[in-house]
Amino acid sequence: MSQHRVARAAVFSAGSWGTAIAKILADSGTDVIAHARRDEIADAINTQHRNPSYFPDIELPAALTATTDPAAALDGADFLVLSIPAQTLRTNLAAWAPHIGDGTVIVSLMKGIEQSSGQRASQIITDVTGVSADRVAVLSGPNLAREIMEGHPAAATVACLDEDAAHRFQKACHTGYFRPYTSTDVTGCELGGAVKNVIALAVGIATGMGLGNNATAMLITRGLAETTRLATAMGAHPATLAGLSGLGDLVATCSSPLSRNRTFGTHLGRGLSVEEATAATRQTTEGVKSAEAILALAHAHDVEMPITEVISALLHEKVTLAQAAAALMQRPPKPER
Ligand SMILES: NC(=O)C1=CN([C@@H]2O[C@H](COP(=O)(O)OP(=O)(O)OC[C@H]3O[C@@H](n4cnc5c(N)ncnc54)[C@H](O)[C@@H]3O)[C@@H](O)[C@H]2O)C=CC1
Ligand SMILES: O=C(CO)COP(=O)(O)O
Repeated sequence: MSQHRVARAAVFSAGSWGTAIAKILADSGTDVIAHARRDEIADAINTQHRNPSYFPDIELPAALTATTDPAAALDGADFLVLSIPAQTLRTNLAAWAPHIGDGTVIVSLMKGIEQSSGQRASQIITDVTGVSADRVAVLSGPNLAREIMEGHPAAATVACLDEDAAHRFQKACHTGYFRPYTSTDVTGCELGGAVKNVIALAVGIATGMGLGNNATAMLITRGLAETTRLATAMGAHPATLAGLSGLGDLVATCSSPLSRNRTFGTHLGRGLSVEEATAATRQTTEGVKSAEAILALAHAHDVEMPITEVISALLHEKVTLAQAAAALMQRPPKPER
């Protein structure tokens, strides 16, 4: 890519985070096109500068356009930004892959682990497309989409094995309200994002049960400990888990009623069944789909993840709320690490 040409990005798809990153990229001066699945969403973005399904109240930049044609979206793209449910990535990407250019950097925004393989999104991307790992980046951090759409400040980490590619995407999405940092720790960045969703389910459950702020702080802190144990066992740098994509995202997600994972947990904590909580949830809730796969990674790497274990059991309705709380509190006493 020439240093002087405006970068071009294709964002797949126009859900909550996809729409928000498309706005960020457009506001940063990047030439951006969103791929929507539905004609009416693409039409509304092109003609009314709105996404009626996700942010009907917020005007989008006039420079942001949309299409339902993947080939048109990917034509000449420097960046393919992927923001769809992690469990659907493999199938969708296989269909889009023939349109991806040789030099396109693929950026994952997804915070989930594939149930069937235990793979992170970046691994699925290299698997499906055959691109080298240094052409795959991850953007992750405390980035509740609605806050960003409203123009509130936020920061995130862009991780890529190729630092130059990370810098190019950093430049493409840096605005007055969005501050990206770079990293080369793709594994740490992705695991921080995926596991925090499971911890947010736990915090939501505790909130729904009315267990208080001490319980919330305990779950966040011990949740970070088990996330760090898993991530470092899988090759991540511990500092990544203390950064924006680790602690930062954990705190934002566990604190905010905007989080779908925390909200799902709150429903469970108030006594809804998993089926009822699922019916009450319209948007992607990655922790529900990823908890078991994360636990399988923990077992494979011989790492203890008691919170993830209890949440996975609760999601399979193998334990009651009271049994789940007791299982965490009555574990054998141990040193803090
Ligand atoms: N919403 C947020 O604040 C943030 C979300 N994320 C992550 O971004 C990813 C996407 O989440 P959201 O945009 O929030 O979800 P969403 O539910 O708002 O949007 C999902 C998007 O994927 C599309 N989609 C749904 N099912 C599909 C399928 N089977 N095939 C193809 N496309 C499909 C939808 O049409 C929509 O465009 C998730 O991994 C999430 O963890 C990351 C940071 C912030
Ligand atoms: O990842 C997020 C914020 O960084 C969004 O969290 P939820 O998917 O729980 O809404």
